[in-house]
Amino acid sequence: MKLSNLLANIEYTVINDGNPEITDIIYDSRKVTDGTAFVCLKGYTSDGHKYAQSAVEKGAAALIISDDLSFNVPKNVAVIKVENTRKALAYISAEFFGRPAERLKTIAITGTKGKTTTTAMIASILECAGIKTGTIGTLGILYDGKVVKTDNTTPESYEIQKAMHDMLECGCKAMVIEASSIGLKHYRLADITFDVGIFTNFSHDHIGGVEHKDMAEYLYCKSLLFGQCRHSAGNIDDEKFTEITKLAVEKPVTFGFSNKADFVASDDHLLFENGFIGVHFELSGKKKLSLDVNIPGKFNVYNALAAISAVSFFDIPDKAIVEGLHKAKVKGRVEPVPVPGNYSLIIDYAHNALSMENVLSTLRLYKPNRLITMFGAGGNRPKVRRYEMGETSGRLSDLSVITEDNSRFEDVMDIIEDIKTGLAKTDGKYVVVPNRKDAIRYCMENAQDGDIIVLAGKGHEDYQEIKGVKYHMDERELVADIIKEMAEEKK
Ligand SMILES: CC(=O)N[C@H]1[C@@H](OP(=O)(O)OP(=O)(O)OC[C@H]2O[C@@H](n3ccc(=O)[nH]c3=O)[C@H](O)[C@@H]2O)O[C@H](CO)[C@@H](O)[C@@H]1O[C@H](C)C(=O)N[C@@H](C)C(=O)N[C@H](CCC(=O)O)C(=O)O
Ligand SMILES: Nc1ncnc2c1ncn2[C@@H]1O[C@H](COP(=O)(O)OP(=O)(O)OP(=O)(O)O)[C@@H](O)[C@H]1O
Repeated sequence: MKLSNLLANIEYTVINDGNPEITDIIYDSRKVTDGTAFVCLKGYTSDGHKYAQSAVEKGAAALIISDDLSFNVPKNVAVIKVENTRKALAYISAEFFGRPAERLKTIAITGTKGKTTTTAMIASILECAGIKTGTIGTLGILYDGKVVKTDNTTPESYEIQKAMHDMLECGCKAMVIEASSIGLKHYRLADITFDVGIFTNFSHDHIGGVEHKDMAEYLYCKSLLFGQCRHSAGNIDDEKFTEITKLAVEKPVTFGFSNKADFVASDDHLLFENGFIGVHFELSGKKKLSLDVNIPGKFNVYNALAAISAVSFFDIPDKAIVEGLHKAKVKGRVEPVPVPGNYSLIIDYAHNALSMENVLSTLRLYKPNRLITMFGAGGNRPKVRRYEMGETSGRLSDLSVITEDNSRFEDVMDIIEDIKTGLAKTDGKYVVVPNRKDAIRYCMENAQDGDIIVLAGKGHEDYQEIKGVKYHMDERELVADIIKEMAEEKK
């Protein structure tokens, strides 16, 4: 694409004239190839302007800058000066990829908690309505069965625009994205008008260091989303609702337990039946439905309300809402895995004491026959983490099954001994089964009716790291293999 076309929607000054054909847009000099446009971003640890000369040497056809350069740029390299290069990156990336957001239904979610879960719920509902959907967030870029890993919850604008372009190529009709406050602050979502913006909730987080200077800035950055959405919806029970949605271009749709909300939840209760662990509630207001949500924890009523509000702007049948929430799951986070017995098996990413405490105490509320936690701990990481995990599982589980995790360069049995040291502070029962597949099998063979078994630590990961090598290991596949093996042995 010609440089002039990329610049269609931004204000700029020409420093070096020229209108080269641009093969790609790059913001890391190490990735520059012939004919690319190099955008100099001023970062936290470095400044892209310092690498502009190296980019030219590698064949960049154009430089996008905000500061003057300290070397003589060859005449055949176009130089364009803008006020803010991060913002310019968003605008030129949108042009480069053919403005993909305009050809998708787009939903962005902001809030301190619930972004990932609500994203998954919306995608599940849209998929049940036959709308192929891609998502972007903490779990990476997910579409068409693919997972593209990203460095950020809200990736850089170039990655977002490319992802939407690739989603369209695969037949996606909708895209749901987690809009982090930092992403909004750094223009990663600039030049996108979303169909819907969603606000989940607001609490203390992301203050200090390279994040926000204070709560006011954190709140302001979240509020920016609503100035770039056609429609919006928010949690009316949250005291910051009005302030955060103040830039909304039309009156936001509201959700919550309050009778004032457009979508009202009531009669919520935990649901643990035939292996289904979730939450039930009645929906009233703009829609009347009786709903079972497949993700444990009462706060998921709010996430489900957020998802229902988001899809209310499209023509989605109630059946898809009911079905979508009934089968919604977030990969690796309290993710249920189907098993033949009358017990529940859950895969969760919890790999430190705090996340283990959160997931186990949420599951204890379901009053299982026994709560069984299988876990290990990472090698070459602080030992205190192992003691704490041992202690937490010992305190909250009826049985701990201690096994291996990413042992890296340490001996598995040494790590297990450290976990046992922490566990010994409690009177929790435990067994040691060093091989992870054997440990899963132990849990499944010994499961009793009404048990909840948590396979903690790996979550969405599909590998195990031992002595510098990442071996393929997906717990979903291991469970499926064990089910087959157990069925064969029964014959
Ligand atoms: C603090 C922060 O936000 N940093 C983000 C920022 O990196 P940076 O500006 O610090 O990069 P830098 O290292 O200073 O480099 C500046 C520029 O020089 C370039 N460079 C550098 C070296 C070189 O040899 N050549 C070269 O061209 C770099 O490619 C870059 O363009 O821009 C990068 C590209 O967009 C981001 O990946 C990176 O996020 C880092 C990984 C990060 O941890 N960010 C956190 C704070 C964050 O964004 N979090 C939010 C919220 C998460 C949540 O909700 O929990 C998120 O959305 O992820
Ligand atoms: N609506 C909610 N209200 C309060 N807590 C919630 C809510 N939704 C999820 N949580 C809690 O926050 C944790 C993270 O949820 P989720 O990943 O959906 O949020 P997130 O906004 O994407 O968070 P992060 O940015 O930390 O990844 C959950 O495990 C749960 O403990």
